[in-house]
Amino acid sequence: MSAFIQVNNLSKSFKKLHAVKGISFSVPKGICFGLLGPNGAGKTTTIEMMEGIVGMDGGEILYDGEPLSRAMNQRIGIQFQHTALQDHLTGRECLKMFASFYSHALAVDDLVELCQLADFADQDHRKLSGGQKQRLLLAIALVNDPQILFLDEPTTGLDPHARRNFWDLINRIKALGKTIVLTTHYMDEAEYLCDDIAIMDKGLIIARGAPRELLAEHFNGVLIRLRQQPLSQEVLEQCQPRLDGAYWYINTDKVEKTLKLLVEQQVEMDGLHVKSANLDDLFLKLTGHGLQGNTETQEVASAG
Ligand SMILES: Nc1ncnc2c1ncn2[C@@H]1O[C@H](COP(=O)(O)OP(=O)(O)OP(=O)(O)O)[C@@H](O)[C@H]1O
Repeated sequence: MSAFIQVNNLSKSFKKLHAVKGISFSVPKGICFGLLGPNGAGKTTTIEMMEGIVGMDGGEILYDGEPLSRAMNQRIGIQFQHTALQDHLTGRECLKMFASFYSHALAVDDLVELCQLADFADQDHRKLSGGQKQRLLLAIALVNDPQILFLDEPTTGLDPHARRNFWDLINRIKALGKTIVLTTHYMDEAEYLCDDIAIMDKGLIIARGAPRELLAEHFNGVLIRLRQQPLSQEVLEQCQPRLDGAYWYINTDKVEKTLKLLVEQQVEMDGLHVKSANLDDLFLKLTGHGLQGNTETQEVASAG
């Protein structure tokens, strides 16, 4: 697939802080592309440079082969992490106000239908729940019927039900043929929504590709999780476990053999958990620290 958005060698510093360190990636038309990473990885700075809101120090961003033009700007929709709406307006009035900024805007009723706002569109927006507010902000981002939709951590702080609901909406919007670029630090969100991801850490892209392909590339079989405990030399050598906080993780494609060894070596099985690897595990493997926190992590060198 040819690149619709092409980012080449993009970099940005804030005084001495090198927030984005010369990253490159491309986004084909019509996919959902995710920038995944922990707090401070450089996701928002990257997406804001793509939106033309923050100036870049170096590199280039091309849309259909051209730098961001005024015309292309009109074809972009943005849902920011935080958007201040005018007090006292209802959701419907907010949509009308934003629609008035564009020469071409979708009908408010269509937006209400698309983003499932009917139950609360006539309420003061300040009275909306977190999930309802995010849906309203999504509708606002879609007001100009954009070709590209940028979503910056759209489900942060939402409860699981509201997140699920929002994901369904994103899939609905993707089905309309729009290209979506989203940032998230939820790996399940990226796995569920994104066709292609770039995992960022400390201003760099540390992995690129389709979530499933990335996982297949980095993990064989399953992950066995054990409570932290002293492990025998034999287990350390044969299983090469990785310690993350309170747990050991063993990646293996020979589950039975590994479990047999653990039993033989009298490993404490309380809290044992066998699961498929996910993007959180991949991030941990690549960086030695988790996506959600700064848990102390050590790579266990194979003794020998
Ligand atoms: N305007 C700014 N001035 C100074 N430093 C900034 C500014 N914007 C971002 N930073 C810093 O740049 C780094 C990257 O921030 P950025 O917001 O891009 O990360 P992020 O991956 O989006 O994190 P989060 O998930 O917390 O939004 C952080 O260390 C942040 O403190």
